[in-house]
Amino acid sequence: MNLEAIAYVCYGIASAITIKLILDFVSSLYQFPPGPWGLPVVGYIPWIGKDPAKTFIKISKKYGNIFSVSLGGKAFVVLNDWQAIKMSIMDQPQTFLGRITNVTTNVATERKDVAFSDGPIWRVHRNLVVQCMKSAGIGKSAMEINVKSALHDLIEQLESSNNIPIEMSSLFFMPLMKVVWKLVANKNVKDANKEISSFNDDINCMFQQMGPDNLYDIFPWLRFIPPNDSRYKRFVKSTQKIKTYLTSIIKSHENKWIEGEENDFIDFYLSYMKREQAAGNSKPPYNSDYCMYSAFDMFLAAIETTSATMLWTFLFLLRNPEVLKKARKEMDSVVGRERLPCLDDYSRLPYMKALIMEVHRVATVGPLSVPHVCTRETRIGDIKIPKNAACLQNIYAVHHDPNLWMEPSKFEPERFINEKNEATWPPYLIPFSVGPRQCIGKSFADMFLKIFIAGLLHQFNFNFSNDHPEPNLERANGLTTHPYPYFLTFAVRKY
Ligand code: HEM
Repeated sequence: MNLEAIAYVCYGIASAITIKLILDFVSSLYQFPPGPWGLPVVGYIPWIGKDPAKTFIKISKKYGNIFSVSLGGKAFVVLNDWQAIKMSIMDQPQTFLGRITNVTTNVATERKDVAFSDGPIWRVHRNLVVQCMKSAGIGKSAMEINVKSALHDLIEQLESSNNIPIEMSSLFFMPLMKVVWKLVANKNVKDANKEISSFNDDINCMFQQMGPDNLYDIFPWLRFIPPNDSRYKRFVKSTQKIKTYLTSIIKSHENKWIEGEENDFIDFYLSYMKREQAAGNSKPPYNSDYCMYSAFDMFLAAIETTSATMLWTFLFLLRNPEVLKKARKEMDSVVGRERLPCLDDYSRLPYMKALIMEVHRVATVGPLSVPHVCTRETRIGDIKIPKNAACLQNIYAVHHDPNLWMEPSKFEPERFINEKNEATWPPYLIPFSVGPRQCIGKSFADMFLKIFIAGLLHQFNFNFSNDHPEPNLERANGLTTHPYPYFLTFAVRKY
């Protein structure tokens, strides 16, 4: 083919894509709830800003709390307040169960995990994974022992830091990895391949890539554009690295597996799998690929979210010294100075409990949750939602809604304490989302946060480093939201 012919073909393809995008855009205007106009092809992307959840709050002032917004050629319905979320995801639990298919979720998990699959496979798979997590010890005293052991290691590390400023963003990676790895593969991180410590960068890379405004999902052809170290290519490399490692671990578990001697998540998964296979069912999710992707979910979902919550906690405490003082006073009077706090203490630590709830509320590390797809045409109140519409829950908006919270921008754990001095969790505090697809790692995160926050407050005074700029509370967004990197110094508490 000569150059002219190639140019015509390219021109034809580009025109066809543009026309399709314009038609999708126009048809979405009629089927979806009203929302702001965007441009053809790119939609509202030029105005989405660095913090889409906050932009959506502004849009809701004009269009109400259920509106749509086009990101690239795809329209999303935004559920911007508690009523909208309740009337959809909670009150119509069978309707909003789908997940979107896009480039990054396909590359990451091929939709063979729990978080990004849907339909009957998701249902069976989610039950299986929850069962395996419970059997492997999630929420049980064995896990508390593992969390405490990871805390001890971190305390030792900080004790020897001699007031040298510590860059916080990777501080909780290893402790979390130790707990996850023990649960998933019954391995101590020290014994594991060094490769594991490099997973931090890979997990970060994946999360930054997976926000709703990710350009590779909006314009999939971008992934074919050089350079070789484009964000997309780094994303593929990172996912591949973790998957290859997990596949080898599962293989070695399979080789050693003995019925009745299950020690970890992978063992329990293999046992279920082998039982089903023996009964003639080798369909998904009963094969080792699905086992690998469930383990992959735990790496992906547990570490970044829980670490971000820890990072916000320290930032909020330093910005609100009166809260830190109250929390310490309560802890010292209940626990004393002779031993570390434990999970049981929390029945007498209402302020500490409320403090963690307030971190979940103000930080909201999963501000737009994971998109849900509506599996049939429906209504939320009198607003029509078309079949296959992707819906974003604006959890950040719920957590900062002045109709639900007095002075929402204030960091004030007292708002959760009732007249009997008990910490109470209101139904519209939803950091883990709600409904049948809500987070399956809540009790893991809860245990880790309680033990680590209490333990570190109990053992250390900490402060911003004089040698580095003081951080502000600006939010860095991907699929999760975390603070920008900051440095702290730690000194052992003497009193
Ligand atoms: C502070 C920590 C965490 C937060 C704030 C959080 C938040 C969330 C949110 C908002 C969702 C989306 C739910 C939805 O689609 O409606 C989710 C899903 C999920 N989370 Fe978490 N999460 C945390 C920790 C964890 C941990 C520790 C694990 C695993 C051990 C985990 C595993 C998952 C999985 C597998 C899903 C997908 C559930 C499904 O699609 O059925 N998460 N999480």
